[in-house]
Amino acid sequence: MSEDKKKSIMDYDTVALDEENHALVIIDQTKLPYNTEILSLTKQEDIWSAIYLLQVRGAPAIGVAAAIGIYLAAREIEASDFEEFYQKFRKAKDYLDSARPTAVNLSWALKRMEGIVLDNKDKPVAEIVEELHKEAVKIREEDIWVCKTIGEYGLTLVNPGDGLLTHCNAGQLATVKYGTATAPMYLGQERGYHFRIFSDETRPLLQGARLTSFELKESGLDVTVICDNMSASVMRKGWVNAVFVGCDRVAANGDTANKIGTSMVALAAKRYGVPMYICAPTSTIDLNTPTGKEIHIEERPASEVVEMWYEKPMAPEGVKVFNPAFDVTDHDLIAGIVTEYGIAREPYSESLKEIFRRKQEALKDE
Ligand SMILES: CSC[C@@H](O)[C@@H](O)C(=O)COP(=O)(O)O
Repeated sequence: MSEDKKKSIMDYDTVALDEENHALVIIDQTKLPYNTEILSLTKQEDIWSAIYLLQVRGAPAIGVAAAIGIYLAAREIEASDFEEFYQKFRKAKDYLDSARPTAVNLSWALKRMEGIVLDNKDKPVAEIVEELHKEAVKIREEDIWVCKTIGEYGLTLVNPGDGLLTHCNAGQLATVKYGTATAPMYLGQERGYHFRIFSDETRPLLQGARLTSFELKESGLDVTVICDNMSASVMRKGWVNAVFVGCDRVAANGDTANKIGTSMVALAAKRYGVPMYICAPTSTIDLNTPTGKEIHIEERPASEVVEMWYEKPMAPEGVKVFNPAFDVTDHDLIAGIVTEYGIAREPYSESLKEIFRRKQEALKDE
């Protein structure tokens, strides 16, 4: 890149491993869109806080950060035998796993890393750590293929010139590249589809306004920010042909947890006949959770609703505040769940199992 060309947000890695300095490198997303600050994290407490404070956020990016984080923790473990190593590894894993409860990618990535430890238990600790290194890099690399493939499937659901609506940020900033809900948008742009995108601002943390509209605009897409209470209105006007959103956990029956406000969008979409698609890497589908009722919804501090982003508190001091970070969209409001192994449709209790059968077949052939 020439020195005088300003670096775009899309030129930075959302989440990466700095091999030389043994650090997790992230863009501090709490500072966007005004400041692009890169954080280089080596301590477990800092990695935990980065996930908790949403400096790195979005289900897939959290999973990648956790994989790199636990590899870095394993490097530091001093142990005279496997048992001691494994005990300390488990402690570090449980600690990172406690940073956020809803996005299943966090525990998915940590469990996958634990599997590597157990599969290599007969090797010396240094070799187990090297296997963890390789797996963390693999999880990160896989995410690029997964998102691109979701984009390809997603693109089959829309037409050039369509109006698309999205909620929160399921973009490149939530993954390694392409995003999930934004992947069809980016691939469509490469192929001249000229989509018109509506990005819900997504209160209270404004991921849609601060992050989605930022990355789409920087990439040259036609994007319009709307307040969360405007999505029904733009649908009613006929400006939206499809809704694409990401997710934090899909239950076995298709009920889907995503950013608070998603279920409201789904209800409006159903009313106005707009298909709503959930873009879900299989790492976000949790067949061990039967329905949305069993999904643990994270509650966050009141200050995020009444203070953050405002010069003065915007509600009376001491007023009660309810701040769930996610909600559950009932499966019957969802037109399809777009994964890297195809598009699942109702009945999801069957079609999601079929997606995992395809995944197993594909992994066997590798
Ligand atoms: C591809 S990201 C999918 C979801 O994680 C995303 O839609 C979302 O809800 C993110 O919530 P956040 O609280 O910003 O981590």
